[in-house]
Amino acid sequence: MIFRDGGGAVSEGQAMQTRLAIRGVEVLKGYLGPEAQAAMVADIRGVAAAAPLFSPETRFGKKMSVAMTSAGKYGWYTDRRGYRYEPRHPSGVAWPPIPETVLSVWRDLVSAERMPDCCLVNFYREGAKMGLHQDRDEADFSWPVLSISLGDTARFRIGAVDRGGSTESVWLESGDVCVMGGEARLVHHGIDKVRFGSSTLLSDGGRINLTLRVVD
Ligand SMILES: O=C(O)CCC(=O)C(=O)O
Ligand SMILES: [Fe+2]
Repeated sequence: MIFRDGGGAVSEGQAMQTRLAIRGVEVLKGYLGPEAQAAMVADIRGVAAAAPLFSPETRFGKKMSVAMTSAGKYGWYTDRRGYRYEPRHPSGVAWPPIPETVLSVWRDLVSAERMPDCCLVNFYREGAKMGLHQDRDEADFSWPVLSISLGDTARFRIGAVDRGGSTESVWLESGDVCVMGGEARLVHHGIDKVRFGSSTLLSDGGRINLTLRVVD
């Protein structure tokens, strides 16, 4: 594990890092430095070229404001039939493999033996957001969910495992990584808003979130 608490000396090429815990969700601020972020974006552009972004409908028939695609054995998908994992992109092609730059974050923070089955790619254009929800379409909640933020800053809201009640929020910036595991594996969470144009990582603005999960 290469994460280090903030304030200490960091070697060349590594970003300054701070660690927060909010409702059991670990937030590793500045985990990825600018070069690592740029390399990951290039890899994600490759994923989106092979498996184009689409905006699915929720099970209630409402089109999501976030555009998405996936890499890995499965892709996350939703339509009126409900939330689920699919072995193929809606066009029929297999999902491309999860890029090595992304897997290496999982290896360093979660496991070197068991790789994630899905890397969901969420793309937030201007005005896109994601309502409070739980990640619960997976078979084994003992594996954490790891999420990587790239591009524009977003307000991440975190509630409790049960519905309702108070929430807290944290601003996620480009290069931040969140780990939702243990007691926090099933907390409600969502993206309230994105400060469009706050980062220069993506030339046309927007935010990419990568969510890595073990599915089977
Ligand atoms: O965009 C984010 O940071 C959160 C994404 C998320 O919660 C999800 O895809 O399940
Ligand atoms: Fe989620």
